[in-house]
Formats: sequence, structure tokens, C-alpha cells
Amino acid sequence: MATLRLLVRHAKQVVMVCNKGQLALPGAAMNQLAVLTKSDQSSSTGYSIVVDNCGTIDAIGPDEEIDKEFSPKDFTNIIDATDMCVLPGLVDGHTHPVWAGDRVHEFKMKLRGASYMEVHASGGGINFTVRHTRQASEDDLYNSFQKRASNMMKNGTTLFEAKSGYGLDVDTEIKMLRVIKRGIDNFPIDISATYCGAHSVPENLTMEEATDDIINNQIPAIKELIDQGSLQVDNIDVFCEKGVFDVPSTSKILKAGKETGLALNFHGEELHPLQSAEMGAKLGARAISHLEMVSDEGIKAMASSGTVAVLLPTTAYILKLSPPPARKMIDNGVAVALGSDFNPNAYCLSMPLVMHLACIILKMTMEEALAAATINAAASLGKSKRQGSLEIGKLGDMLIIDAASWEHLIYQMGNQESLIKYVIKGGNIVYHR
Ligand SMILES: N=CN[C@@H](CCC(=O)O)C(=O)O
Ligand SMILES: [Zn+2]
Repeated sequence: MATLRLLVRHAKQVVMVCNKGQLALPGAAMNQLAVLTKSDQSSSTGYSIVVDNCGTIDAIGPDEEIDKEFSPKDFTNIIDATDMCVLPGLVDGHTHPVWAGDRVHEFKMKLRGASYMEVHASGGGINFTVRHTRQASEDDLYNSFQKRASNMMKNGTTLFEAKSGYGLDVDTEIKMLRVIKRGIDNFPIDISATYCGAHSVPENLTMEEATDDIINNQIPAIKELIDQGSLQVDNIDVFCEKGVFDVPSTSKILKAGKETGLALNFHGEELHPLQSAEMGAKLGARAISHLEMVSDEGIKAMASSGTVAVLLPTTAYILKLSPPPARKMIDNGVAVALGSDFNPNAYCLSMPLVMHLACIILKMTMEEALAAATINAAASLGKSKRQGSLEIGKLGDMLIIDAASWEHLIYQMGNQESLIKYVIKGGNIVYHR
């Protein structure tokens, strides 16, 4: 009877990312990754990883040491990773994966020069998707959500953040959160759920009325369903932007979410500098996304509060924005994470492509990009005690890639999923090609 779930052996490289139980890698630490590499001169056959029947990593080390302690007959599954590299499962810190109504027509408008806010102000953008999402059935939303999540998994994601926010009324927001809950209950990979009822001001309300509806109707209704166990919600989000929710309204909504037990994780400083990073840091936000326009003071405030910066290179790419100052953030000691920002404006489900874009557009090193897409993204979701690195005591969430070194996952521009041989969640093989 096998007492252990998985043995991966003979790996050429094991990228642990960190090996001292760090909960995040801020600033310069993002460049110091823990990597085990078999040297060509060594007589060793490579590195092994042992995952127990609870899905936890029990041992990592040279094959010869692991072979002394464990026997192949102890394992349900054994993977021969000769000439392959093992990395932690990727973590996507920011996605909008539940919606109906794609916006391919807006891509055309933007190519002709329309800005994101011009499209938004003319009734397109988020509000276009809201109209379609309100009409869609929960089953239809779930089916498309499932396809998107499975695409993320094939691209190496083992944990992702998923937002509501295309409902903007209590019934549709709850419908979206129910779709996410079905995903949490049924998908093999993990999901951190975010309530984002303040993603846009609904067409029939003012910002003040929308703020009031969120605080006095939506949050209490969602709290009741969380308490009954029919919803699971981890974070609260607001799109804090000129013409959407201003800083005082954002702060009120975030405080109401915090009182309900939700972690603060919001959109800030994307198109206009509003000092929302300073406000978020003061409120103890766990993460702020976008930050294209963050000020030096905002960066310092986030470094001191330990607020993770979730950067989204797909947005800067597709909207031709000046990118967020990633270098300045890292130089000032901020923990930078990455997200795909998958949404009908930025249709990207691949974290390897996001890491590639982070290197080119945000001028990050490959080490920084990997730290940002693993341990720091896990920290942005409060999950880094168990996820985001390959260490004893953490979950056996990993990728095995068929490449000469881990950097190939970032270096290749597109089609990186062809390198991914196995995606493993808690020691279970959830995808194999
Ligand atoms: N900026 C706000 N929200 C999304 C876009 C959502 C949409 O356009 O549908 C973002 O993070 O990029
Ligand atoms: Zn977003």
C-alpha cells in the first residue's frame, strides 16, 4: 500500500524560489532565487521531490539522498524528470474570469485610437460586459469560466484570484460569486475569490448612490451567504479611478469590506494619480493592482505597509499606457507580484506570457518575474504560507517543463505551454501532455 502520493526524480533543476519560509520576497530579494541545479560534472542523477498523501512536500534533495530514505514502492505515482526542470505552480494575482459578451469590436476601436476611458464613457467597456453578464444564465457563465480556468491550468497556473464585478447589482454580483464558488468546489486548482461590486458605477446610479448600495445592500447580502456557507469570498476590490470611484468612496467601501472580514485588494493609480496607494497602505491593504501612475510617496507607503504591488503588463501593452514603475518599486523594497488581468479588454490567460511581458515592458529580470508570479502573487492573496515556493511543508503545486533551464518558460514568446509537460496540484497530476 503506497503511503506517499508522488515522487519526482532525476530533475535537472528544481527552482524552489525561496527556501527559508519567507512569506514574500520584497525588493532586491526578488533577484535571489533558491535554485538547485545538477552540474554537468556531478555524478548525481539529479534532484527529487517527495509529496505525501496530504499533498504536502515531505522532502527535496539529490536523488541519492532521497533514495536512501524512500523506496519507489512507497509511491502512488513516480515521474521521471530527466533533463527537465521543476518550478512552483504559477500564481495569477488578478483576473476577471466570469463574464459574457466579448469586446472584440472595442479592440478595433482602440486600434483606431479610442482610449479606454473614451470607450467606457460611451457606454462600452465594463458596462457593455455588465449588460451581457446580467442576461447570462449561471450555467452559461460557469461553462465559459471553466474553459478559461482550464486554459490557465494548461499554462501552468495552480492558484488564481477571480473577481466578480460585471453585475454591479446585488443579484448579478451574487450570481458571479456563485459561479466562482462552484469553481472553488470543483476545479483541481485553487481560486481566491474577490467581490468587486465597485468595478464601475451602474448606468442608472451616481457614484454616491452606488457606494451606498454596495455598503448597505450588497455587502450585507453577501456576508449572509458567506455565513451560511453558500459563498466563499476572500477579498474586496474597488476600481478607484477618475470617473469611476473616487478615493473617499473607495476608502468607505474598503472599510466596510474589512469589517466583514475581507482582505483589501483593489485597482488603484491606473490612469490618473489619485494617491489611492497612500490610502490603501494606510488601511492595511494586502494588495493594490495596476499602479501605472503611482507616486514616489505611494511607493514608499506601500513598502512600509508591506502592501503587495500586483502589476499587469498586459494592460500597459494593450492600452499603450506608460508602464508601472516596477524598477522603482523594487528598488524601494516593495514586493511586486504579477497578474494576467484576464478580462474582455485584455484577453490573456497565460502567466508565462505575462512574465515575458514583465521582462520587456516593466524591465524586470527573469528572476524577479518568476518571484512575482509565484511567492509574491501568493502573498498578494494571503496564501504564501502554503503556496508560491517549493519547500518542505508547503503544498506540492508544481510544473515540470521540458527545457534546458527554467528561464526557457519566460524566454519563449508565446506557445510556452508547449514546454509544460506536467501541472501538479498537491502532488496530483492535473494536466499532462
Ligand atoms: N481597470 C479596471 N478593470 C479591468 C478592466 C475590466 C474591463 O475592461 O472589463 C482591469 O483591471 O484592467
Ligand atoms: Zn482588473
